[in-house]
Amino acid sequence: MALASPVDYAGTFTSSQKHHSFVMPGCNGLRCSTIGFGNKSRAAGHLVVRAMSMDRPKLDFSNSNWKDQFQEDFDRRFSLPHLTDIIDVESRPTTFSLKSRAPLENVTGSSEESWNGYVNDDDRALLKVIKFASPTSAGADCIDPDCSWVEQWVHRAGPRKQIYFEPQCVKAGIVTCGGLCPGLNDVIRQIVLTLEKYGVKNIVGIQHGFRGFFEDHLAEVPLNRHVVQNINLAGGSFLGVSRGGASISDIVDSIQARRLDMLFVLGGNGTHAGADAIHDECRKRKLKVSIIGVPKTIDNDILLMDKTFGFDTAVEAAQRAINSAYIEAHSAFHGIGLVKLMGRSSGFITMHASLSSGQVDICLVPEVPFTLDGPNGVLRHLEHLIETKGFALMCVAEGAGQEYLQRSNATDASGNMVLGDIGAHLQQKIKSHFREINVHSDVKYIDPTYMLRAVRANASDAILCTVLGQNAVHGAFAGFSGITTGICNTHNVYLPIPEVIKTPRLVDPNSRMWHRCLTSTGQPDFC
Ligand SMILES: Nc1ncnc2c1ncn2[C@@H]1O[C@H](COP(=O)(O)OP(=O)(O)O)[C@@H](O)[C@H]1O
Ligand SMILES: O=P(O)(O)OC[C@H]1O[C@](O)(COP(=O)(O)O)[C@@H](O)[C@@H]1O
Ligand SMILES: [Mg+2]
Repeated sequence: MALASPVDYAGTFTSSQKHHSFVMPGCNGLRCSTIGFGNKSRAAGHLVVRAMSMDRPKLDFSNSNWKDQFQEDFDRRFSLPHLTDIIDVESRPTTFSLKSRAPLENVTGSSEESWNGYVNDDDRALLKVIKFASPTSAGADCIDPDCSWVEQWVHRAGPRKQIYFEPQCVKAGIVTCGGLCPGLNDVIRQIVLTLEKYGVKNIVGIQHGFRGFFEDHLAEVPLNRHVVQNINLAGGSFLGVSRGGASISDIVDSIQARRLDMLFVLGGNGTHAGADAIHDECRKRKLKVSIIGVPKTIDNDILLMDKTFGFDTAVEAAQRAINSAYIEAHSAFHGIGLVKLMGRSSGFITMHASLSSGQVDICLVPEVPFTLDGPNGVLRHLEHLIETKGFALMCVAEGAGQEYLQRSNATDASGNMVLGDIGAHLQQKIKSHFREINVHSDVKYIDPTYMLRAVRANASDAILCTVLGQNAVHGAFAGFSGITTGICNTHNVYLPIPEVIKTPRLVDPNSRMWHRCLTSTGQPDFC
């Protein structure tokens, strides 16, 4: 079977690499988002998947070599850009040592040689760890119709024995972009501490995201161990954040003028697109500058990673709002608690916060379509909950149900779509519905928005930030650029930026986690 053009495979067949939408006939023709490998369509009870990869070679699964072809392409895509790809640069023994009495510059002795504190350049971690027996297994993520096992190895993060910069001569910059996220200060702090451990003396913060590169009144902030010592005790960003204002060529001019050798860019998918463009421009100009991303987003919408820092904290912060809504709804006569949580295109916060709370009856996320009216709609189910339990609790992601709202086509300074307020819309719909059917209801709407992300990182996020901040510095000294660092299957890895921002990472409606959420809420299919 040669794949000269898109080819249909029977079965449920997903890959987290591609996001697309399809029309579900049972859902009033609503556009339904999902994660998949190409175009999907649902027909007569079975799912047909159309494999149409734009950035992958067309694989002929009848050819016994298809795995080699796949792996060759995978290795190419996941190889890490290195400074030596474009310029001649010599490495030197690292100055990073955890052995305080033996600076490695002078080390040739056998005991140091055998110390296993460094990561070998050839160390790899597995990106996928489940062998699915069938494309119909829950959450199956298969390459071929037989779900063959194909090893997908990515580069392990951590300090290398050889480094590509003279630490005493390095000037390193740190910038935080996009919206706030718990843990930004923890990452800034760890980057500074680790740079100092290598021997870097010149570390600066760029204020208010990419704007700090070209707005004259935003001066560089000198950073050192003393300046950052306590910044992790508060939320926000010590350096300030901003959206918009990215002219790549101006930024690279500014990097050159400031004589930066390393730039650590903390941000989400938009920021990473910017960081990758900066890396490309530096390569074009043959600059010896290492651009390293650290993924920041409470939405958890970066591909391939177990989670991004700040996400856990946001889920935890959401519990106060959900619990208050629960108390209000439970105490009122026919109370309906409604909580709207952040999540522009991904419903992870809403799904996890609902699961964590255990009290939520209805969880609505952008990835799973729902109808409001009709016998299978959300409103009918609310009636049922009021009849049977006497109250109900709903949790909705801000990006859910946008098709019910007037589109403004407005965008924020970064080009992100400005969303309609699904929470306010649901509140009105629920009120008028119960009025129409002559049943009393008492709707309490809570929108905790910025309270989720202005808090300081919780303990588990603080550890994640520590690991990511340190690995970002190790990646720069190892000579990589255009990479980001994350946690995959509990292992810490480096990934080329383009691979993690191809699309936003989405809740997979076929995943076990979404199924668990449905089990916990007991909600029906609202289509
Ligand atoms: N495709 C892109 N190319 C270059 N820069 C971008 C791109 N998208 C966003 N940016 C810049 O990245 C910064 C942060 O983007 P934004 O979408 O607001 O937040 P996040 O990084 O959290 O997704 C902004 O300064 C924005 O101008
Ligand atoms: O009001 P702001 O600052 O634009 O932020 C709102 C957005 O920030 C987020 O929490 C995270 O977005 P980013 O990852 O792009 O910062 C979204 O869920 C939300 O839509
Ligand atoms: Mg974003």
